[in-house]
Amino acid sequence: MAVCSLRVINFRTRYCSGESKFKKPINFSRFAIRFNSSSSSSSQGVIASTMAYEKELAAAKKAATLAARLCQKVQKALLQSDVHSKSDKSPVTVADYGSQAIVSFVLEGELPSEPFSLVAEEDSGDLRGESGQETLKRITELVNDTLTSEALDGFSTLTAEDITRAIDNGKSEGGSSGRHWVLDPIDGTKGFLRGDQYAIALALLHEGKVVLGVLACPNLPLASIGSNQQHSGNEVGCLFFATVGEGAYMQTLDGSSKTRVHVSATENPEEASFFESFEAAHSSHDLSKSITEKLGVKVPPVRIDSQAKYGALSRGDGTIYLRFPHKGYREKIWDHAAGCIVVTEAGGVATDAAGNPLDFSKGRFLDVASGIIVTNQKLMPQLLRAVKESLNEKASSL
Ligand SMILES: Nc1ncnc2c1ncn2[C@@H]1O[C@H](COP(=O)(O)O)[C@@H](OP(=O)(O)O)[C@H]1O
Ligand SMILES: [Mg+2]
Ligand SMILES: [Mg+2]
Ligand SMILES: [Mg+2]
Repeated sequence: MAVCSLRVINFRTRYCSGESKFKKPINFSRFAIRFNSSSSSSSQGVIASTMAYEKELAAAKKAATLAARLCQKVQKALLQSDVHSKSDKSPVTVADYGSQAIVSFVLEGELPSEPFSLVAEEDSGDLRGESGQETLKRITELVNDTLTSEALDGFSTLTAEDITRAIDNGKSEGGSSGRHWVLDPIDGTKGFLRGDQYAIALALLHEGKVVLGVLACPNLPLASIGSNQQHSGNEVGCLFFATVGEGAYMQTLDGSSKTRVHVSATENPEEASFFESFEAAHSSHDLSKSITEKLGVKVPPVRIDSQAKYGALSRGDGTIYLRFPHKGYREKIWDHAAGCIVVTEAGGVATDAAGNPLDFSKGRFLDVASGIIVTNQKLMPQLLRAVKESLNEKASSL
């Protein structure tokens, strides 16, 4: 049994001791409330140690929430000069880097007694050298402003070097042994740039399995966004989280009490609505049209960016999520790990297009057959049949 006790921890002691990678002492004078679990040994294995993830969950929620604050600040004042192009031509903003630095920094500081391994999307390569200096300066200011004003008042200002080091913590290869954090600092960067949906997606892998996930969705309405529902209220900002075997929950990003969420129980595809990427370049809209027509889905797709789709599905806004990247694209674990555990703990199933479970234990990539499909347990067999038929038709038309 875990014992919940209030413990006051001095950040200065915590962030400056042990294996901290920060050379500079960081003076946190603020106190944290932490849960102390008497069954916290990770050696007890994935199932027996459910309660052991309590402190990891608290740290993950804190990290994602602070990162979301930074992103909200940037999205409000988005300037063209804040957008950069990575070598693969995908947009990356100061917020992507700043969010990754904050999550890395907060996790490492909150969990000082654990070895820290982070598999994350961004790296500081483009920030080094003359051309990256202006951007790095802006990111450093943003991170410092966020940590000072939002939570960790009293800490020493981070240098640009602290920031690049925190970002580059994310170079881990992950894998099937030990613990690895998995981070997409902004999932749906294109949505973020448009002022639409995006998510800060953070998960924990333990022995190759996702055991914890947090999805911060700053622009997601608290009310349902499914195409079957009447939209009511315009409040936005959701935080989804799940721990293996413990269910999935949602609360507001500003910290309301949590509500347990469940996927839609719809068995009749005619009553189902479905989600897909806003960007046709990320997922074939033609293929999802063919599949949903076979199923008899009546309503048009809800197209939104990011793993907010998994969050919305986990609370029953829609029933199906389809993702069919174009040939040659390799999925990354940070694009699905957090969303996958949230939807699974809410009673859903996520598989590849052939019905295989998603395997997050193979490193940074997530190799899947043709695509990723998500729905409730009752609809999955029907959905798999429709997917198979549509894929066969597509193959024979080529
Ligand atoms: N050609 C492509 N096919 C499929 N996915 C792609 C893609 N190019 C980029 N992506 C991924 O799609 C993610 C966004 O998914 P969605 O379409 O659901 O919003 C991107 O995450 P980032 O925005 O974190 O880079 C990126 O990893
Ligand atoms: Mg990206
Ligand atoms: Mg992503
Ligand atoms: Mg991203």
